Amino acid sequence: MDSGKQTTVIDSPAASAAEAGLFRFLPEIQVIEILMAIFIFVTIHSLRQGRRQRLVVWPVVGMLPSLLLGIRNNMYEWITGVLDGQGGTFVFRGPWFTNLQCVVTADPRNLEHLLKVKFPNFPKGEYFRSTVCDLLGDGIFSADDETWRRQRKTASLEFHSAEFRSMTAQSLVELVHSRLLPVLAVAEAQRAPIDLQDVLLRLTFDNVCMIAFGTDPGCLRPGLPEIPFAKAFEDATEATIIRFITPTAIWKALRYFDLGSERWLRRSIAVVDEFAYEVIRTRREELSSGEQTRTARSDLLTVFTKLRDEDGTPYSDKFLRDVCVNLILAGRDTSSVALAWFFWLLNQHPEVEERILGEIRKITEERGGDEDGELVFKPEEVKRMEYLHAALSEALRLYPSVPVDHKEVVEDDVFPDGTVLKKGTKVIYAIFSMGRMESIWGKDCRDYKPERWLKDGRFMSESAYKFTAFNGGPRLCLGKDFAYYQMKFVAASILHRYHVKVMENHPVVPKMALTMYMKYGLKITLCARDGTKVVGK
Ligand code: HEM
Repeated sequence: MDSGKQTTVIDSPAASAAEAGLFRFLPEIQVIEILMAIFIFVTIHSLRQGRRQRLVVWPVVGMLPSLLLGIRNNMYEWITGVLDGQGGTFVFRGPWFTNLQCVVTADPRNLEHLLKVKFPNFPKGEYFRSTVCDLLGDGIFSADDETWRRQRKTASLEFHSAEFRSMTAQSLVELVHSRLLPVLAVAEAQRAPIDLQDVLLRLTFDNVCMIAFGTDPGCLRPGLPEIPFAKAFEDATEATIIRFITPTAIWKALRYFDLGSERWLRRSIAVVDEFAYEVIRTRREELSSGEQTRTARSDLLTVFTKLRDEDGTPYSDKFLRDVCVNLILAGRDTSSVALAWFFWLLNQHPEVEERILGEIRKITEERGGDEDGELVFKPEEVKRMEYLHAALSEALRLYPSVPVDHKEVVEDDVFPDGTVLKKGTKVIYAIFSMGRMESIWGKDCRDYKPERWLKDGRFMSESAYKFTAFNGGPRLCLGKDFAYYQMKFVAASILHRYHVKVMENHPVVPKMALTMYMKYGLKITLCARDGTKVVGK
């Protein structure tokens, strides 16, 4: 069904009746009654047909009313329902004269075409870049073509280097054992409920800042202080998202006059920039004074500061700022929200928790136990946690940290499922919906079953075009391996010491944002496991 067809239904009977001169012979009141009857008929017909296909296209406003209704309930479920009814792909028609028209797909064949086979034909695009430019500049997240390729190559070399792995593993041990576990120990001792999502967000923010800038902002310090840089970063991200749901001319006018969300954005970015440029300045000084040989840093800022561009000149402060800000955005909340959904699922599946504990117990027993409760998991032990790996992947399948993603079409194209794509079309790929499609995962697609990832007890990965939580093709998430390591280390360190109980009647629903936060956080209480002495108690 499309808006064109419905408009014709509304227009044509009235128009032809008028042409036949029928209205000239009817009293005005009857004309109004006839028009009302036609309107009611068309509305009921649209709603009936729409309910069947989960798609109603209204004249002028297109599918906007259904979308707004969907947003009020759960937009991701609404999209999933529509995709189910439409065989995996549909064209979203927004109101006339807006830029809200796009193709939405959850078909793995289309995903492979989009992310790998025809990769150059589906960049992030100018619309995305111009919307996020103030916060992200030319960083890896928003860039395309050569600017993206250059950053990807350097960052990729760094992410796979031994120094980087050891730096990230070390900083994680420090954060978990001297910050996270003491915070949890206090909450347990006081029997006080805490928002686990907030605590995890603080942990990954500190962690990714150490990776990007080589500095620790201290969000997870005792008392959980509000850190201006972290707060400004969060505000800047939220204010940027508002641009996506505001007509371009309006947000540009707000920016010009420095009003509303644009004023908020400008002020937040100023705080982010102040922090970033100060770190860059001190790092340049440190490097030029030769101090780096003593500190041997391997954070991304240090790596890029030492590099030269193709003309042999050092990168500008602005470019270094963009590199770091983009990395922070990429790694700041993706693993923490995934962990929050994982702990919530565990709460409903004690049998899964039991199996994870069995796996951890086996590792601790091989070490000869954990007498003092201070056990720190070693990288090779984390690697051996295959069931935990499966349980986290299963949580990401059902609650992917990035629920929808998008691309723009450069040249006319056709998807493998036959959908025609015109140049300039926006394509949304519905990662959340893909995890809930019977056609992809079978009849039990909505069940939480880590076993579906295991073969003979070993974790088996899935095609990136079927399990798209980490994207796929040349823009596959650069932090995927690190994210798994981080999530497994944190989950095992908590589960080894505590049973995490979600508070009764605590509402758990996704927030409509670029990342799949829990709207009201995750309120939990902790119960120390028998036989483990708890750090900081
Ligand atoms: C559970 C955790 C994570 C998930 C589910 C995840 C998912 C994703 C997704 C879907 C993208 C593609 C985004 C897009 O192009 O629009 C992406 C890109 C990226 N991710 Fe992750 N991510 C996670 C953790 C991390 C971490 C911890 C880091 C870094 C420390 C990281 C670094 C990156 C980078 C640099 C990119 C950009 C890659 C490119 O465009 O070439 N990610 N990630």
